[in-house]
Amino acid sequence: MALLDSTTAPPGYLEALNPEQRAAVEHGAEGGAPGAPLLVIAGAGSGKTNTLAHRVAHLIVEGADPRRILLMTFSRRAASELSRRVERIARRVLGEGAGALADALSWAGTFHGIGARLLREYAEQLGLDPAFTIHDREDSADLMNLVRHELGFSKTETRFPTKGACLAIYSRCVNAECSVEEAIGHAYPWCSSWVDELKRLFGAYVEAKQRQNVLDYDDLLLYWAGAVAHPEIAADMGERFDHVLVDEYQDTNRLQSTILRALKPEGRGLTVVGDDAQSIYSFRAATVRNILDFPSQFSPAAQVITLERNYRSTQPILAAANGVIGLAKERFTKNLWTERASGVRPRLVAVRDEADQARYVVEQVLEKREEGAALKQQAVLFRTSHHSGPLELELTRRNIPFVKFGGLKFLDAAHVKDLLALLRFVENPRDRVAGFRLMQLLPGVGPTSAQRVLDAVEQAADPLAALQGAPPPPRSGADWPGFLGVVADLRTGRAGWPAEMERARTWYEPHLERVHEDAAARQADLVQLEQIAGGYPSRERFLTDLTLDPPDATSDQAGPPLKDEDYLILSTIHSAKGQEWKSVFLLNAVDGCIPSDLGTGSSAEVEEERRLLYVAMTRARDDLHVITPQRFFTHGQASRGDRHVYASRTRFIPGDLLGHFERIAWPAADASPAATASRTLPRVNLGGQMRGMWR
Ligand SMILES: Nc1ncnc2c1ncn2[C@@H]1O[C@H](COP(=O)(O)OP(=O)(O)OP(=O)(O)O)[C@@H](O)[C@H]1O
Repeated sequence: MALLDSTTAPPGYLEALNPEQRAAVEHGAEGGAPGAPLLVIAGAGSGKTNTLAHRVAHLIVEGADPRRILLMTFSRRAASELSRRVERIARRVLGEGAGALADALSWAGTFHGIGARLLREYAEQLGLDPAFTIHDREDSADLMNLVRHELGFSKTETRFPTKGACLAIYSRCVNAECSVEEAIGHAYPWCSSWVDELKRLFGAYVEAKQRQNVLDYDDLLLYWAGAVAHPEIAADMGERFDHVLVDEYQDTNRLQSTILRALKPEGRGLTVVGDDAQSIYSFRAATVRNILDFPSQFSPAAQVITLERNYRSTQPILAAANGVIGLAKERFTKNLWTERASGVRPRLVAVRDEADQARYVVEQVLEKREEGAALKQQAVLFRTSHHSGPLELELTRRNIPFVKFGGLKFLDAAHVKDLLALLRFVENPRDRVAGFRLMQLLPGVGPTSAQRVLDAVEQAADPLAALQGAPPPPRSGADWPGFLGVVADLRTGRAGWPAEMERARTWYEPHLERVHEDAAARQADLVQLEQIAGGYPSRERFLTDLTLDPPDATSDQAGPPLKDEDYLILSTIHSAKGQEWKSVFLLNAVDGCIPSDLGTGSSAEVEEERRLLYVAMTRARDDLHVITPQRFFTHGQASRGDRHVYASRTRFIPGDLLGHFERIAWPAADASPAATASRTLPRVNLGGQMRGMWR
């Protein structure tokens, strides 16, 4: 029964929506029962998140049971943001009781996170041990390497593909549902002479994972798809949910679409939302075909609602972004429009080099702060993490706080991985990569003795008893009983979660101090990890969520900024997805950076790079600066020394589009005597001169 009587109370909370948004919210929602399938094509800044939140809230208001709503987003952050918005909207209609309803929205998370939860719930039917642990990419590469070594492939005369390449090929086969030959042909042609060996390697890798009771990132989808390939299990899982809503559908892969179809074969209660113009994850085998083919998968076909009104950017910014995406080879969404008039065109700024680029950004950012825009409302975006290096230096020198998203992750730090390895090993003592890492922390324990212990553990029916009973490695001394002690303590769960984190940390700290010179700084990270752990109900949930979607902010040496402190945002374009800022600065808008010289192999790759530029430009609300440094330093051969290469403006902004921009050179020629001077002075190779002294 509907919680709100729609005949007496007009849904005022929907009034702020435009007609298309409202149609998407109300589609088949009557009485909260599942309706016909729906595809929402939502252009950049068209209120996708807003619309999705309203749809979920509306379903709940109409009477849908929030515990039976499955909501899958691209990141955990997006899922919790969406849940918060749903609660806010529902509260306006239902009052205080809405909090409990939105809390009951317990099936909101990433595709992989939800997969892990369901696999644990169905573990028994699927022949899985529910205590499985999850390997992140680095762990997977380590295990792949171990197996590669065991099979003797690392000793071959002609070079066998590296562990990274092996894992990438394996992952492509799994996610794109293709054969080894197809995966190689597509992206790794130099590996084509190794097909048979790769197949053997992948077989052995799968066996090793099973023996050790670990699943890797791809397995979560693969096992999930495998489970729902059985109609009874698919029906049982599908029936748990009345509504299944998927955000960022353009970035899902074939396995994900297979899973969805198995859960909801007729599409009832299924809503997917996305924008083909923002598809930027093909390197994870995401395919834009999922979104394009969605309507015709059902009979009758899914309804398609398109959101084309942009609420974010000013008209001139949108005109430039439309211009860029307008040159795409294939495109399905129409041009976006906005009512936000402005006389200010986006800037195309020519600077001499990356150092000037950094100075330009700092000057502008400070100027805007003077005018009242907080640092947090301004973002600097770049294609690849290392592009921000010179800017980070300049910001540090000028004492401007910043937080960087994308690139090195907090969890990649060795000491954080060490502590997590302990928790993972306690959770699943057969997890060899975790055990191997951990035992070698102990002085006197090397790979051979660690392997001997791990062999005994892996083969035993009771792995913990086997660990406790194994002969201690010869030179491990008192550290061995200390290690067994912490494993046993944590395993009993006596301290409880998250208090056991402290026990783990106190065990680890002496090792940290021995191994790392900068132990104090690293200790602070461990304390932070403990705080993060406090937000999770159990060790298992903490490990799963962190592995699948690690926090990705790293900040300058000052440590993570306090919440109320102001700081500038630095972000890769990939990590900027779904966000918006008042001012946006895009670094290195030159060929070789965007498109990245790694992304110009095929026409599909170039098209994806074009969409990346589009995503970057459409993050800006009022003010966009596209910066093109004219030359870059490269580290050349010893004999010739370092030199410059000259760069040209990105091919995605050809001459025809220049009219959309205000073009400026910075600093203005006459204002920079240094710049002028460097053009007239001869070039000197001081480096070569110095090296010459010793020849
Ligand atoms: N009906 C509306 N009326 C006024 N403003 C709106 C409306 N819908 C959305 N907005 C505003 O538009 C902006 C963009 O919304 P949102 O972040 O949901 O966009 P999005 O479609 O998810 O964007 P993208 O796909 O580019 O990440 C936000 O500032 C939001 O408040």
